[in-house]
Amino acid sequence: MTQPWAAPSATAPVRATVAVPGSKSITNRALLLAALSDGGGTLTGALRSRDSRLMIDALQALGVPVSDAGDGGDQVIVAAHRGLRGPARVDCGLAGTVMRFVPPAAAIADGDIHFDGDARARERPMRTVLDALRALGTDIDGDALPFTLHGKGGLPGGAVTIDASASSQFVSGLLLAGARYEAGVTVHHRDTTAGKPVPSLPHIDMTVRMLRDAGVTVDDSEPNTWRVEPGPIAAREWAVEPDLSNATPFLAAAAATGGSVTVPGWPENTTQPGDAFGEIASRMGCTVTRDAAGLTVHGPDQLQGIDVDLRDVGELTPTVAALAVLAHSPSVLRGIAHLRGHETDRLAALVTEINALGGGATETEDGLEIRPKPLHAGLWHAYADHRMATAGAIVGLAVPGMEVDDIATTAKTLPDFPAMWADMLSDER
Ligand SMILES: O=C(O)C1=C[C@@H](OP(=O)(O)O)[C@@H](O)[C@H](O)C1
Ligand SMILES: C=C(OP(=O)(O)O)C(=O)O
Repeated sequence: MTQPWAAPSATAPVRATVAVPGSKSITNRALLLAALSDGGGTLTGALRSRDSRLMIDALQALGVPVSDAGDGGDQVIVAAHRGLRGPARVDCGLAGTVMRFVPPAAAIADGDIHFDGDARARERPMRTVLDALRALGTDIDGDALPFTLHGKGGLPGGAVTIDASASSQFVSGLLLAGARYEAGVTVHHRDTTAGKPVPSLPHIDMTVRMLRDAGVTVDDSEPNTWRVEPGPIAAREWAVEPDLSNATPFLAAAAATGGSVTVPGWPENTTQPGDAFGEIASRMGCTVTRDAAGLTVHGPDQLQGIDVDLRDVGELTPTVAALAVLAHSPSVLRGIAHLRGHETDRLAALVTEINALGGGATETEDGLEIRPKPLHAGLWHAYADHRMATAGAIVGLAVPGMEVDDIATTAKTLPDFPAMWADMLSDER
């Protein structure tokens, strides 16, 4: 067990410009689409983190040549190859994008492909994807990690109806590989009970947009139904946007301290859910501006609470909850029951950690209620969850003496987080 990390408190309003690395979601989709394209592909601005490494390792295990020149904006190159092949072993770590996106692709390989991951990954919902792949013609032993897929070198594909209310990644994974199935794929979400829609819809829009960018025909004109036509996936260059969800802890530092933080390279038109943070921050009393320098959040003297539905942007919940803890009026975060299946049960984890510091958090059926209360120092647990760790860092800005037990878990998507946080706090801008 490593030493707890002393979360720095802010002695003055934070003023900084913070450039964040590439998007996890775009990087791992681009890697997979390049692997599914016989001609390969090139990524610029790709994220280098545990999750992207796991995706590269998975593709290499399936016979896809991937080379990474290293950090510093160099390219990641997926070379032309003759298709995916087994036998192979794939470590999914704790990456939803690996455990939900690679099996639908591996289904066109031949040979046995064994999947496993971290202890918590074995508890994350998988059955929907595996049942869908069975319905489309794959043989799989198991209903969760670990499982073995018996590849037959191709898949009939066709139409499948699933309940995707636990994760949008169930839909995205099938769509990303669907063009390589003989009949393509049609995925229909069955709204089993009223009020159980698909969460994180912008992430499905990201999938659809990237498939179209690769020349694949996708019909998403009907709600809850997505149709991918069979056909080739074009080899192309992918320019990866900065990770806007990972930008939010830094922007939140401005919101929490009455400071001002700019994230450069904020895309004008994006499917990333992090784009919604600007509106959330302004509803909490911040002033948000966008110009050639990027997106800037200016924090208010007093942060206000917020009543907000985060179903589409669940990834932002730990950041928004951390700000709600520091606000002067109560907050209600709704539409996020599916967060119980994320890296940890994020609703339970947030309530436990906030209340352990003296805060006033309650779990509801589909989210959290957070009331302002004076906080005291303590040890914030990250539960192997990168966003729980960064939420602890945000709260720590306002609570001198606070510690985070495992800041290294931010390596899942942002390996340099502790140094970036320290740099932000020492920025003289
Ligand atoms: O497709 C993606 O890249 C993601 C989809 C979302 O998953 P859920 O729909 O399971 O929330 C999001 O929370 C996750 O971080 C990344
Ligand atoms: C839910 C998340 O990750 P994953 O891709 O592992 O599902 C997340 O990053 O907030």
